[in-house]
Amino acid sequence: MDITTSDISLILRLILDVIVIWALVYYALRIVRNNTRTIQIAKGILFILIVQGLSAILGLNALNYLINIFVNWGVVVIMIIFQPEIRAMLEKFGKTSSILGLNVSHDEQISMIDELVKACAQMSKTKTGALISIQRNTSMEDYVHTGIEMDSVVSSELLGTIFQYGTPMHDGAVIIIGNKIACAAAYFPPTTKDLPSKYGARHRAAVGISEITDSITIIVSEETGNISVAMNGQLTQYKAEGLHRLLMNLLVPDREEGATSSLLRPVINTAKNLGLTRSRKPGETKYSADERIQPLAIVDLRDQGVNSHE
Ligand SMILES: Nc1ncnc2c1ncn2[C@@H]1O[C@H](COP(=O)(O)OP(=O)(O)OP(=O)(O)O)[C@@H](O)[C@H]1O
Repeated sequence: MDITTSDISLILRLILDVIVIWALVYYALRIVRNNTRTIQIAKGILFILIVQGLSAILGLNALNYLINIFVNWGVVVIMIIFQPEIRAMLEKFGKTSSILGLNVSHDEQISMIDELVKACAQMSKTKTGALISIQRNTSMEDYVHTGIEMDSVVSSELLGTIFQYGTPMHDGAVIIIGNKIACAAAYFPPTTKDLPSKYGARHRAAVGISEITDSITIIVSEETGNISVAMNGQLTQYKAEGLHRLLMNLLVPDREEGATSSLLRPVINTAKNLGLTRSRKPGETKYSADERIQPLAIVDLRDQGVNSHE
């Protein structure tokens, strides 16, 4: 059987089609998974689709008619409900350099982590209250605008100065984007969760922002000097070394991964899950998400989502 150029072009277009759909579904699922609000909405949509299917199968015409109207308008409703997420995604696509992961080099990212952890360790010793959020995939531009905008490379001295008690910018949060402080004195919407009473407004704000974005938010308690991290609505305590390992794990990709465009990331991640990437040489170590952060002890109310790690 002869394979013509038009056959090859058809196959290539089919593969491209599948990759694009794959990437869209992957990013949609990531948005849903990272946000408790979107999980609820996704469950609601799934329920409506199931009811639509059942009403069609069982011949419940009136119900089917109503649900069809609802589903047809659903696209508009989803656009309105997910407006912040859609905007964040489009903003991200607009910033080509951030898609390619070229805006911050591997070394700059490590230096940012070193400086940040040094500042947190110092502020923990002096019991200086601090709230610092690191942007990841969800844009935090809206929150940057609530504070005093800056554009300064992260340094322990600068962070220490910002949070020094009594200075005009010490109230509120610092937002880090890439290796730069994007703003100080930002306001975060506090969580509505029932946190233990020993956690005040700073911790509430940290948990709040971690519920609506995929950011990593570090809190240094003014009262105890404890360092905690809020992620995905969970609060976990760390020592400085544990914080360093966590940030390295989450923010510094392997050199080979860092060089890969995030557009191909869904394909590569799926290939990895299917075991299609090269097998590791004997003796070669590779840390998975939490292997390097060994739990020290669970010290607080589990059902409130407060853990303690080294
Ligand atoms: N919504 C918010 N967004 C950003 N920062 C906030 C917010 N709410 C409070 N803060 C910061 O937290 C400070 C007050 O912290 P508070 O003592 O109430 O919290 P806490 O969780 O008990 O922390 P600590 O252990 O440091 O006392 C404020 O001065 C302000 O800097």
